[in-house]
Amino acid sequence: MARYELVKRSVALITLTNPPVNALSSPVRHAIANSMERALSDPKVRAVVICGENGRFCGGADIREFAGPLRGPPLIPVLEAIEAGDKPVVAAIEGMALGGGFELALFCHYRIAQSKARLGLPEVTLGILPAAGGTQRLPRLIGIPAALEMITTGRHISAQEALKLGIVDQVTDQNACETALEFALKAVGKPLSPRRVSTLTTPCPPDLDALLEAATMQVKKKTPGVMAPLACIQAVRAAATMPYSKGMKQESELMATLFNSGQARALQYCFFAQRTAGKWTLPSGAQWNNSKPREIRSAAVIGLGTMGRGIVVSLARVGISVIAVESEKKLLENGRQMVIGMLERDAKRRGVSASLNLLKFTLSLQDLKDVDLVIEAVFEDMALKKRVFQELSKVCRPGTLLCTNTSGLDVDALAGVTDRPHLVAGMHFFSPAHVMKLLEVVCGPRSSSETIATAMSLGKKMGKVSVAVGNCPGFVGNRMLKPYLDQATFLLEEGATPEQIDKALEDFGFAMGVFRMSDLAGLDVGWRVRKESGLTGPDVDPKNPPRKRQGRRYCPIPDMVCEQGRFGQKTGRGWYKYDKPGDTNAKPDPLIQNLLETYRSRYGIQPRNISDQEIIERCLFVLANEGFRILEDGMAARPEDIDVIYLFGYAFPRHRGGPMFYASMVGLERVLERLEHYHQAHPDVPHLEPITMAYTGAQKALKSDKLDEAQALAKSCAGRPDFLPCDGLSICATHSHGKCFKLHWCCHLGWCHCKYVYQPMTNVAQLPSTPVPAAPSDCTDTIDLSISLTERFLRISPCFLPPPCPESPKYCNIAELFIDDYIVKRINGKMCYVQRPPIHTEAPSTPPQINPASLTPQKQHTEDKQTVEETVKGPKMGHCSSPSSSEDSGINALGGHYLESCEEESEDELSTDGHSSPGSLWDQDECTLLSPSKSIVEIIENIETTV
Ligand SMILES: CCCCCCC[C@H](O)CC(=O)SCCNC(=O)CCNC(=O)[C@H](O)C(C)(C)COP(=O)([O-])OP(=O)([O-])OC[C@H]1O[C@@H](n2cnc3c(N)ncnc32)[C@H](O)[C@@H]1OP(=O)([O-])[O-]
Repeated sequence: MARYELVKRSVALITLTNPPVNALSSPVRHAIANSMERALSDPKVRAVVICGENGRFCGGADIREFAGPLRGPPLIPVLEAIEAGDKPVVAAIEGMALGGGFELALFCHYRIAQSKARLGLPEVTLGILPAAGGTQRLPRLIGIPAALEMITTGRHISAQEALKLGIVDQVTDQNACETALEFALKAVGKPLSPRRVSTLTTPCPPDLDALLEAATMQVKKKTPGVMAPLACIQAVRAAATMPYSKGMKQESELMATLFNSGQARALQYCFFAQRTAGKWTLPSGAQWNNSKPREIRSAAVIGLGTMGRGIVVSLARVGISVIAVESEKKLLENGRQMVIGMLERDAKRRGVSASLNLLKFTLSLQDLKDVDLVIEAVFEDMALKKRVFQELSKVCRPGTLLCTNTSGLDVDALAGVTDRPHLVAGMHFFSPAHVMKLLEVVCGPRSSSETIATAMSLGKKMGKVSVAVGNCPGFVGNRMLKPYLDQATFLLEEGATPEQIDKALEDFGFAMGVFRMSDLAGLDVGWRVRKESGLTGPDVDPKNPPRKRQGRRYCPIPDMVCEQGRFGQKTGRGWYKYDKPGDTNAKPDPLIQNLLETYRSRYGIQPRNISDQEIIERCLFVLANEGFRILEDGMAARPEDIDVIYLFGYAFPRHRGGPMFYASMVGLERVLERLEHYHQAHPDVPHLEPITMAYTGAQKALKSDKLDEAQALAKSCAGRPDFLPCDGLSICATHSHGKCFKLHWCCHLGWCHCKYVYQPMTNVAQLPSTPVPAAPSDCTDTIDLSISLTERFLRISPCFLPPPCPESPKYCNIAELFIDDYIVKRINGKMCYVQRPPIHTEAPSTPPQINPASLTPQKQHTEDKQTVEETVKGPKMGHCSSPSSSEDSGINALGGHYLESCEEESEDELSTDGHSSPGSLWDQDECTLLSPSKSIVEIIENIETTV
């Protein structure tokens, strides 16, 4: 995992060897530690160079390791040994130094970068922060503003920018390793102290508070509801205001909070899902690694509308020559000018020259006879598309691939009119095609594996995230969109307003709610499609009952809006009103309110109050439900593919992971139960009928099934005498911010259901402690805590306070927030472990077993030096006898106490059998008892604005 060589007789060369990106996995950390020890102890070695094999320095911590228990040496002590050594260590950066890889370089005394290298701290995109000192070292090296920008955005910078900022000492066009070896020899004998970043003082701007406040506002606006960038700002503040060691502690605590959050899980899932999507597979068994793509040098695009123009630009800017075809001279000229303008602007932005020489514009399909691939992007009309494909079949040479950009028509029907159905596939771009990253590659039943491989590889070349999907109406993305949009309009009928629905979705994390988004996209397109399919307009059968089509519920409100000429932003009126056509500032429109009221009274609909929870559940569960149908129909290979489509094509909030991941986090059982509930209330909406796969098959299909595992275990534990119901107190990131509480079985397994998401919880043993109040003299091991536990959790960001002295009481009752039979145990010097004693017992007669060693001062000392990984994973608790403590289960299972928001429904969601635990206190809804006090709420609000 790392090679050690002595070169030039006096330089130790340590090469990381962990393909493909030399991630800092456990064996790599081991190897670095051993190699450094060897280098530092060998008198022949005068300097050290660290580089990465295959021209890649290091891609950071091994993200796959985050899912399991920590193995191998923690990273920070390994890196600290590099900085502390008395021989100069030079990082030779080729390819990339990202995340932990960049942090490794920051622990070296010098950094040399190859001119093509990229550097950055992308942790924030994974829902965490640079926790191997990155938040403390980078500000010391380059100052707060630049560090803040890099850390909160995760942006990769070039070697040249790194040099300008003072991150690297030299940039070379030659081999970085060779240059670093020379550099290292010259560094021998020079003082190392000034090169140790930890000893530097952070240059602190006078307006620090204003700067951080502005950064906070900016990230809140850009990524509302996302925790990691806010935590990054807090960590950077620590770099400016605290000594290095305290700042490192702060970084570690913030990491501990983020690390176990649902957001981090979701974002890390997105990282891998995106890569999994490229590994396509067809029902025939053909797949990405056994099918060879053709090389595409030339292409043609038919139709220069918005989509066609974007596709031309996407092809030309990656060096593919393109023939663009239109049917009329005026349209062709118009399209030509627009494409050239787009390419020129794009080239300017990227600092390259526009590849205009690759373009040809024509009115004749005859010019396409020699191209490698054609993408048809004409009007969404099957008859027209068929004519184009028939013509292409005659004109193009036999091997030319024929692709369609249809957004939902039958690709096989088009293949059927050609002489080469095996060479026909869908390439469904999203608008604007040169900007949007998603490409659905539609595999018809007759598409060959070579055709799919070629379309997928072309997508990748164009910088798209390509997902292979089956051939069904709407494919995957648009097929799922219909039930989602339907639910939104049904909710309007029932009493909601566009503003309310949009707000609920935006609070969930969507950048725009469904109605604002529709106004942006234009309402007329959907109206035309509905008219063409006979759902509205003169072709509707007059015998049709109102608000029904083909026996199903139909909401005509969108048609009524369009009938008034309200097509969205472009007409200055849609679901909202705008100051003028083209304006983007949506304002609620009383006319829409009137329209809704008139509509409801015409149909005798009694409007009701609709909760945000119902909006989220109906809109999003129905989305996932359709996703499961798609999986069952074989139109998508994996839930990850569906999620990637929604993340990149429909702006599903990334920190929620995508509709399928989100459903798995909520709990498929819960999703099923809610869908059943809504379907019973609306039996004429077939999309609400839960697909049984959502309950059974999905567990097979979803990789992220820990929750189901947790639920299953929780259920099996209920009532078992050997299961300690509350074997520890865990708390999730949301609840660490307060709200109010309800108990659930899932908490025993380290999962919390809150804000509609199951999140792994941080064991309180990993949370900061407050000092233990002095023990009353008449009580040896039990005291009342005067401070509420929740309040302590809310203070999650300050540093750990020093552990209490060993004489402090081991147990205490918490007076304020919790009902009186909770016990706080002291573990490793922290008052943090809660156990519920038997009913009517004030304190456990037999104290739970605590590893005595954990209470010794020595142990506390070691704890003091706890590394971030230890903090994150938490101490091992030998006493946890519940099945949940098994690491084999892969569950974050240090036991737990479940806390849930009062706003949510009170029934026990996890106990479908109706009894969560026999004689248990756990099935009570204790919201009233446990509602936070006003002062706590104030703290919550305070924290929510600062963390
Ligand atoms: C426990 C507490 C820890 C505390 C210490 C914290 C330390 C630190 O602050 C945290 C981190 O570093 S967080 C990390 C911060 N670092 C980042 O966020 C960087 C993440 N990585 C990237 O951005 C891109 O992969 C690169 C730009 C590195 C290469 O792009 P490219 O050339 O287009 O290649 P590609 O197609 O993208 O990947 C190829 C294969 O490599 C795989 N893989 C990649 N990185 C991995 C990793 N770190 N790990 C594992 N695997 C990783 C990838 O899945 C794929 O696998 P597959 O099985 O073949 O599918």
